[in-house]
Amino acid sequence: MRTRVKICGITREQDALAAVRAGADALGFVFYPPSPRHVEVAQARQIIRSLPPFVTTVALFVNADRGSIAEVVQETGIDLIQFHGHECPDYCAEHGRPWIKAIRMQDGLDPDKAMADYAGAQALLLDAYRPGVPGGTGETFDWRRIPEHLAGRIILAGGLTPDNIAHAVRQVKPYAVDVSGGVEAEKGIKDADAIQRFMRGVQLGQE
Ligand SMILES: O=C(O)c1ccccc1N[C@@H]1O[C@H](COP(=O)(O)O)[C@@H](O)[C@H]1O
Repeated sequence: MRTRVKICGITREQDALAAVRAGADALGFVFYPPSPRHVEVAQARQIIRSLPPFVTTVALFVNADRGSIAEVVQETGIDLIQFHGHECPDYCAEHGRPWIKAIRMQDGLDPDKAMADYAGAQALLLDAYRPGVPGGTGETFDWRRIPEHLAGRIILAGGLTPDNIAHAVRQVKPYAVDVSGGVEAEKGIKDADAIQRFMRGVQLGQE
């Protein structure tokens, strides 16, 4: 099966369209005010309206309250929610949208247990762990910690770049990969050339 690609941290229409032209399957919008990639609801709605069909849109939250999530769901028509904080499974399931759960690969974390705990998730997104930083660290983790039998329900994230993505796809064989900082010209601004090189790397890793 082809490895799906999500480009996260979209803040501008031209970056969204560059990602779609390059073949991205999904676009991520960060609704987390401390992040340099944070987007306002109106901005995300405008970008989402400009998209062609068959592109999955993903709203990323970190321990957001119900009202904030409901506003994004109603105002943007987002397809999927990515929970990137300490949200429990019941909370993730409350918002009327399919969801994925980000798990930060702290030492000792057991991916099998996380998968069982978040059985209602469409997939688990595995990201690097840095204390005090919820995500978008640009750091990788030891991919050998991902059990082979989970690969088909894993979205691999954390420090992926055009230079390491082929190796990552070859080694992990994840359902999908997720990149933010690795395809940026600066924080919150994507680099169309880097996106294209990233997409080529994904293909190369599958050959
Ligand atoms: O991008 C952010 O600023 C961010 C903030 C809070 C939680 C998650 C965030 N980003 C997500 O982190 C992973 C890995 O990002 P990177 O490729 O290492 O930069 C990815 O899912 C981002 O969307």
